Amino acid sequence: MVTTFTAKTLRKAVMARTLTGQMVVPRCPHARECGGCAFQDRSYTDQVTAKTDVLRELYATGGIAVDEFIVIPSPNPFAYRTRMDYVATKGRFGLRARGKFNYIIELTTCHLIPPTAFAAARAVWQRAGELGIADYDIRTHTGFLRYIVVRRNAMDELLLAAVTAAGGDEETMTELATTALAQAGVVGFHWLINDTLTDVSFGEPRRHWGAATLAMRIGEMTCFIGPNTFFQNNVYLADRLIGDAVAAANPNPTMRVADLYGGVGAIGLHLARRAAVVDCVEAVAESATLAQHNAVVNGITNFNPICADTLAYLQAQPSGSLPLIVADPPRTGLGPQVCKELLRIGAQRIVYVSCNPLTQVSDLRLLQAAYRVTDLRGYDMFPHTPHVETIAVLERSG
Ligand SMILES: C[S@@+](CC[C@H](N)C(=O)[O-])C[C@H]1O[C@@H](n2cnc3c(N)ncnc32)[C@H](O)[C@@H]1O
Repeated sequence: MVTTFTAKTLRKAVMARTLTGQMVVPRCPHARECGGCAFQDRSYTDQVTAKTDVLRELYATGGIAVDEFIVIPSPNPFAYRTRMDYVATKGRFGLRARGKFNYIIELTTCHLIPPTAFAAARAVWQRAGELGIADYDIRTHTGFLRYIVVRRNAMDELLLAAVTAAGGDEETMTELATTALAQAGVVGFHWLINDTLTDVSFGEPRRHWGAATLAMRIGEMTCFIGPNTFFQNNVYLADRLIGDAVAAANPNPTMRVADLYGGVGAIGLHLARRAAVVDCVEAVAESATLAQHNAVVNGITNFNPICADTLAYLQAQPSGSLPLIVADPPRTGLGPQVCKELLRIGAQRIVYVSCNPLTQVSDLRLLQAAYRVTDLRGYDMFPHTPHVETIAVLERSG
């Protein structure tokens, strides 16, 4: 059976099912128009039930049979994000309007991060205005300040970044940094350049003031992240997700393990505590460098950060050389070529962490040629949105 869902219909199905849930008064005054939250006006329990029902159907119609599928709720559905990206455009600071990509809702508050974190980001944007730093116009591609990015840890320490077009004056940016560093909890401030027409909130580091990185405590480890590096985006559920992935992988001290799409090592460092050696494969140099740093900081010596494309890494591995593989790809999933290499290598167990159930279903269908899915569950890393994180555990059959 082939799943009938597309990205659009899956999103619509989650929305439609959630909207049958019990209505509640949204906490945020912007909730009805802001694209940051899709259904703050429905009870959180009903949001999780809706996601569980739709994902259960997605996997079943995709031919992925599991006895049970549950979604673990976020312990707190508010102020959960470890990263927020606020747009600065045409005198407004906020997030995209629901369904209107080019219109930014001016936010006076945001309940996805703690009030102090939002206040710090907004204060930086306001100060930029006072300093004569022009906002960027996302329609005409003119202006300078594009985004204020907030990275935040469980202790509410903050690493802020201003993403700008090219140019700019170092002295003025230093004044902006002074304001940023004066905000509660701010440990560092980055200036990142994105001079492309692509509207992304990442950029080439130009300079930073204060700390360059933010310490994220995860499980038994401390992982330092930078302004552009990935980190699991729910401060309350990240420990559980990583802990469950490592427990499902269950390495032993004789095993060589691959942690594919490894980021700054959040999963791989935990695996290394229990395995013989872990290859942490990460394409982005900033993340791979921090993974190396994190290994040193945590006293882990059997951990190899490899800055490479996952496919190229796998193509270089002999068949049978990796008994255990953990993979945590971006939304695009593994894809047919990586799945083909995984089938060739033939690990006994694969633990597949996904932020896109749709691509995960396609990949699992390919991997089922030699694997059976023994466990599958969801994690509501993004309350009030249609997104769900999942972990699938695959055992080689035969
Ligand atoms: C969803 S994140 C997972 C990171 C990490 N496992 C964690 O839990 O923090 C995906 C990571 O894969 C990296 N990545 C994306 N495409 C890649 C590729 N083709 N090969 C290797 N790494 C890739 C991204 O830079 C990102 O750090």
